[in-house]
Amino acid sequence: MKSKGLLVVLSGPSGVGKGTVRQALFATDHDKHQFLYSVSATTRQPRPGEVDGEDYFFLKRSEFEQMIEEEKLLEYAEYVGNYYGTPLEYVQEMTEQGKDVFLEIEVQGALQVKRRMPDGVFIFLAPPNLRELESRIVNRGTDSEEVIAKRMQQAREELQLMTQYDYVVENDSVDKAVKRIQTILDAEHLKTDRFIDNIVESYLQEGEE
Ligand SMILES: Nc1ncnc2c1ncn2[C@@H]1O[C@H](COP(=O)(O)OP(=O)(O)OP(=O)(O)O)[C@@H](O)[C@H]1O
Ligand SMILES: Nc1nc2c(ncn2[C@@H]2O[C@H](COP(=O)(O)O)[C@@H](O)[C@H]2O)c(=O)[nH]1
Repeated sequence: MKSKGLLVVLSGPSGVGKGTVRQALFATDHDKHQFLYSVSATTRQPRPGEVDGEDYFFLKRSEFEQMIEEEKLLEYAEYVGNYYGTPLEYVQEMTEQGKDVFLEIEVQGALQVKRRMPDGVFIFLAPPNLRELESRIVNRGTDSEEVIAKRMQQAREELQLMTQYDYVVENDSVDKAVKRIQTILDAEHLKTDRFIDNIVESYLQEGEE
């Protein structure tokens, strides 16, 4: 049984649509599953329109390395030449308060979290095929040809690790992927202490009536 808030980790190769699916999920689902999004730290340069503290905490390499040194990260990984990591304090505090937290991270980091917090729900978002994955990254228009090639190389390795996740969800369409994730989250919520305590309480009350 789980006593804290639920930790949901959505992972998968760059460009598969994690951010798009997460935003659609949060937009359609906020009354039901009230997830808090954990903002990651990174040493990557901001893309046009990205806001510090909302999309990422944009840090210098030395600042990121200080966070590693001070053990302030739940997980971190070096991905295509930059650091990415999840600030530990936010996840710890929120889940301890019984709140559900949502991480959107790459595969090396997700597997570190799985080792540290095995009660989390680990979902791998998979592309329909590699050609479609590449065309999504290219059409997004945020990365150079060289970076796209590195991300695709990384994707080939990441796809081999999908069996280590609790669930694999294909992102063939955003609506379908959101519905699949909602079904998973509905089922996972039924396993939480919070739900079980409420249901047991209501059975006990019925017995007294
Ligand atoms: N089901 C889908 N069908 C077609 N295009 C999609 C689908 N899902 C996402 N996309 C598009 O693919 C591109 C990449 O999506 P997104 O940025 O959400 O991926 P990501 O996995 O969050 O990437 P990264 O890990 O690099 O941040 C975007 O242009 C998005 O609009
Ligand atoms: N291990 C972690 N990976 C993270 C984190 N935040 C984001 N990411 C992933 O990095 C890649 C590249 O992201 P991009 O914004 O440069 O396209 C992508 O797969 C992200 O999901 C994190 O905290 N830890």
